[in-house]
Amino acid sequence: MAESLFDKYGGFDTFTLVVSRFYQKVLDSDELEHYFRNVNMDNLMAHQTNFIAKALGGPDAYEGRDLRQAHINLDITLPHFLEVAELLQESLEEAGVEGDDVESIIQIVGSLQDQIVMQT
Ligand code: HEM
Repeated sequence: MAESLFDKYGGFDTFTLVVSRFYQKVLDSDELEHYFRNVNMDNLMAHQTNFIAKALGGPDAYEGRDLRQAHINLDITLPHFLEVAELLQESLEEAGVEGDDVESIIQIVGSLQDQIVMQT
């Protein structure tokens, strides 16, 4: 069986770091920071790391909510969704993920748009 993208790049060690750097960028963004003001970031990072692990063919330990339920009250716009995807892309590149694999991961993320964006 082909190695998963999750294992190829070092599993939880790598993706825990990617997720932590990603949220640092999100919180540094004047456009995005307000969405996260009342959120427990430790829980969110744990859920996000497990979500990514599962999405990239690693272990399935995700215990968070269904993505639509988690985002339904946030009124997320398309430009904000695209900015989040861009920050994730940067975080993956900084962790040494190869261009083709970054593209595959961003495609997976793009396919989730309908569950996350509630207004255009
Ligand atoms: C790009 C694709 C995205 C993925 C894969 C994703 C994934 C997730 C996951 C797995 C959770 C945890 C759910 C839980 O704890 O039950 C979550 C929560 C959250 N997401 Fe996203 N998300 C994405 C985009 C966004 C965007 C664009 C925003 C805002 C601009 C956003 C804001 C939030 C917030 C504020 C929470 C916490 C909600 C709460 O605790 O009530 N997410 N997301």
